[in-house]
Formats: sequence, structure tokens, C-alpha cells
Amino acid sequence: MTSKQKQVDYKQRFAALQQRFIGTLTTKADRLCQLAKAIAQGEQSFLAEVIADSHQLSGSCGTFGQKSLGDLASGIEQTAIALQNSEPHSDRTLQLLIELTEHFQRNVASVIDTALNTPVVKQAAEQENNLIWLLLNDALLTDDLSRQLSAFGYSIEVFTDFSACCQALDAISPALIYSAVELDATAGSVFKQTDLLKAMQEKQIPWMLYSPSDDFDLRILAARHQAQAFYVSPLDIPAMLGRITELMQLKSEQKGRVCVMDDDALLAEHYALTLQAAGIECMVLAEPRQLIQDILHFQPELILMDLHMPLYSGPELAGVIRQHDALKSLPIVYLSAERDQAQQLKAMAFGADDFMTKPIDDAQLVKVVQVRLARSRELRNLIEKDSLTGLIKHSAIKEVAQLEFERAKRSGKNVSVVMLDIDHFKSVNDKYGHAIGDVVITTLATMLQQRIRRTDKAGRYGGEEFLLVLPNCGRQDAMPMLETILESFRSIVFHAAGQDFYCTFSAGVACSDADFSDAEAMLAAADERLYQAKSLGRNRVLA
Ligand SMILES: Nc1nc2c(ncn2[C@@H]2O[C@H](COP(=O)(O)OP(=O)(O)OP(=O)(O)O)[C@@H](O)[C@H]2O)c(=O)[nH]1
Repeated sequence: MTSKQKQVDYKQRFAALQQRFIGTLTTKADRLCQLAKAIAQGEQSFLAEVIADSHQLSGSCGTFGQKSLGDLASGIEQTAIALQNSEPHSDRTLQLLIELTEHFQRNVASVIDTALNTPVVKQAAEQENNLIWLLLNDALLTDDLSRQLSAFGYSIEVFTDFSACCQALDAISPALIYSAVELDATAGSVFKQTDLLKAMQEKQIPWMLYSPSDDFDLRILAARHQAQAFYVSPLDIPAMLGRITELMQLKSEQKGRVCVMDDDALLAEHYALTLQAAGIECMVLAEPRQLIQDILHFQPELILMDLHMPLYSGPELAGVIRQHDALKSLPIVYLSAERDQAQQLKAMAFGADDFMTKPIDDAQLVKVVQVRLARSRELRNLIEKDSLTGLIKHSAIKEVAQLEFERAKRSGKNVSVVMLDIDHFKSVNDKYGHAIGDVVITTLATMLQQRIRRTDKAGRYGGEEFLLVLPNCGRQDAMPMLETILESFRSIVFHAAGQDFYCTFSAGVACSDADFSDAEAMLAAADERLYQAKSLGRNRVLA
């Protein structure tokens, strides 16, 4: 599906959901009126139902574009609570409750037509692209960067002045802009290009800066204009490539996985749709008793949980989640129409990390979730990722291989693993030094990370040895992918001690279709093929 089709699809799904919600309002309003009248006739037990129903409506109406109805529902809830607390029941409060429920009913009737005819415009799914715009004042550097970035599979467009770049932004959005602080003396600094800066910010295009000298004032200006990186001459190309890959991934890939639990099914669906439209994978947890299995299966990075639910409360379910070692650090954020801060804090004490008050604005929901996801990912990366390359550490990538091997056995699909080792790496270290050796390792790591699919995993297996785990991938798919990576890697020019040099790697592939007894056996087979690739002269991939 193209991104434009996706956008239309989300619009239609939001509109359909809103109509379904509005379709339930008349019954809910009628029920509130009937309950209030029954309370007036002595059926005190209905008071709890009025509180629960109006509480739910006060949380959901705003989300579906009916803020004034949400405020009215909140008024009904407060009045019903006041009535519950008055002993004996105050006649005036009871009368007020009846009037408010009738008022709510009339308002439902009057907004229904308008709401049904109001189109819902939602955030569009982002277009994925790999286009980088370069705006540099050094032709040699531009050529060098273009070549190196192309080797990483990026498309490059070069601009020589700010205004042409600004004009082009009207028609198309690149995935990243890399610009010099100054292009030439007449154009002046990029910080004076207000139209360009405004357009980049509006389109949320990641922006990296290059400066011929390190200057604190320039760094402050860059931070003020939200540049994501600032590189100073001489350019550390591998570090810069790593940052580019990171920014591109942030924009197009790791959008995160979230579970939503809310007893209001339509509201849960709305939250899920809102997050999905922003590219975040989302699963609605509908069955509390299935909660742990669903979470373990979906592997979310965050849980959004309603506080008050009829069978089990949010804190109770959070307690159950925290009983499982694997889920101890999974962030939980409560979503609730509860406005009482004391209640909110009490709920937080039961293993949750944050609290959001309903109704929640869609953009705010997406922002809060994105910030939370980024933070928890940073923490996880510290634990699981290798500090030099940013790839998964040895033990973790072995676990991935094990998990995918078992998954492949269950599903009948193939998984391939690749052992990959840089050729004659010792001589790189010996000739140019350990630091340059590190540059070669990080460059290959960046390239692997950037070239594999989202579902694939790359790990640093040893010093200059890497392990790739490729689910749903047979030998015939793995081979061309690795050949392309090898071709790109061998075309990268490294500079050290006034010389240019090139590197290659050897790789061995094993696929689960060869009927291995376990993941260890499959890894040993890939290692064996790697050894053969080395003996046959290196610079090749063997399956
Ligand atoms: N710079 C750097 N070097 C490392 C790192 N980890 C391991 N090495 C070096 O990698 C080299 C590996 O060399 P060998 O295993 O002999 O293999 P090779 O020279 O790559 O030769 P072949 O694999 O046979 O092509 C050793 O010199 C290690 O010191 C690291 O993190 N950084």
C-alpha cells in the first residue's frame, strides 16, 4: 500500500470509529436519564452505575471530538459522587443530577448530526524515503560524501544554495538535510535562512550541521534551531554515517510497540488507531486473563492502561504484570478520567511510571508515547547493545538466533544466520593503528544495520566478527543481499596515515531448512562456511 493510500485508509478508519462511537451515545444518554430517575424513586444502588458510566463518557467523548459532552459527563460524575457522599441524600443534588442527565441527552441529540457530517482529519502516515540532501561548500567533500552515502544505499541530491533547497522543500521532503553552516559569504549563515529553517521544522526533517571550525556560539545556535548533530572539520565520516543511520532509523523504522488496555473498546481502538497512524505498532489487550500471554507474545515496549475497569483495576493488573521477571521494567502509563491527584499518586505507587488524564488530545498521546518509547529504548540499548558499534551484544544475538530458530520450527518458515568476519583485519590494526581498526568495524556495523530488514537482527559476535539473524529468509534471499552489502563495503574508501585503503569481508550462511537439531548446530554450520570462504581466498559469501 502506498503512503497516500495508507493515509486515506487511516482517515476512513478514524471516521468509521467516530461514527460507531456516536452511534452508541443515544443509548448511553437515555440510560443515564433512566438511572437518575430510578435513583429518585429510591433505587440507590444505581448511583454506582451512574458514576461508572459518566466517568467513562467523560474520558471518551473528548477523544471522539465531543469535548463539551465530555465536560457535561464529568459534571454528572461529580454530582453523582456528591450525592453518594451526602447522608441523607440531598434533594437538591438529586434534582441537579436529573437535570444534568436530561441536559446531556438533549446535547447528544443536537450534536449527533453535526458530528456525523464532520470529516475527521488525522495525522498522515509518514512517507518512508532514503533521500539525503547535501548543502556543503566544499566540492571534494560533497563528492566524497555522496559516494560513501550512496554505498550505504542512500539517494543523494546536492544543492549549492539555500534558496533552491527551500523552494524544493515545497514539493518534496528528504529524510535528512546535511548542510554547512555557511555556503558562501554572500548567502551568509544558514541561521539567517528563516524560510528554510521554518520549512524544515514544520516538516520535521532531521538536520545535521557541518562547520569548518568548532565555535560555541554556533553550537548554541544549532541547538536553538534543533539541529540533531554538529560536525566539525576534519569530518569523522564513520561517526557521521552512524548518526545518519540512527536518525533515519528513528524516522522510518523503530517506531515502537505499544499495548493498550481500556474497558471502553471503542476508545481503546481509537488510541490504537492514533498510534498506528503515527507508525507505532499497537495491540489492544481485550481480555485481562489473557494479559500476560498477549504481552509476552507481542513484546511491547510500553503499556497504556485504563485505571478504573469493571473486573480488575489498572493497579491490580499492573501488579500482575510486575510479578513476571521479564516484565519488571516494562513501562506502564495509566490513562484515566481520574482528576483527583491523590488517587493518581496512589495508583502510581502500584508499579506504574506515568499518568495521563482523559480526554487525551491525539497529538499529545503520540508525543508522550514517543518520548516514553525513546527513553525506554535508550535504557535497553545501554544494557543490550555493544558500545563501539551499537549492535546487539554476543549473548543477546545468540538468544535472538535461538528464539528465531524455534519460531521457524513452529511456523514451518525458514530462518537464515550469517557469520561475517572482516578480512585481514589484524593487518589493518598493525598498519594504521587500533583506532582506525575501530573505524572499519563501526563502518561495517553501520552498513549492516542500515541494509538489513526491520525484522532482521545484527549482532557483534566477536572483535571483528558479526552475526546476522534473518527470519523468514531462505538461502536464495540471503545470498543476493549479502553480495550487495559486500560490494558496497569493498567500495568504501578509508583514510589513514595519508593513504586510502579498502576492506573486504567473508561470510558463511546457514539456513534452518537443512534440518539442524538446534540453533547451536545452525550457527556452527554458518561458521564452517565462513571458514571455507576464508580458505578459498576471502572477500566472498558462501552458503
Ligand atoms: N581495532 C580493533 N581490533 C580488534 C577489536 N577486536 C578484535 N580486534 C583485532 O582483530 C584482529 C583479528 O585478527 P585475526 O583473527 O588474526 O584475523 P584477521 O587478521 O582478520 O584475518 P582473517 O580473519 O583470517 O582474514 C586481532 O588483531 C584483534 O586484536 C576491536 O574492537 N577493535
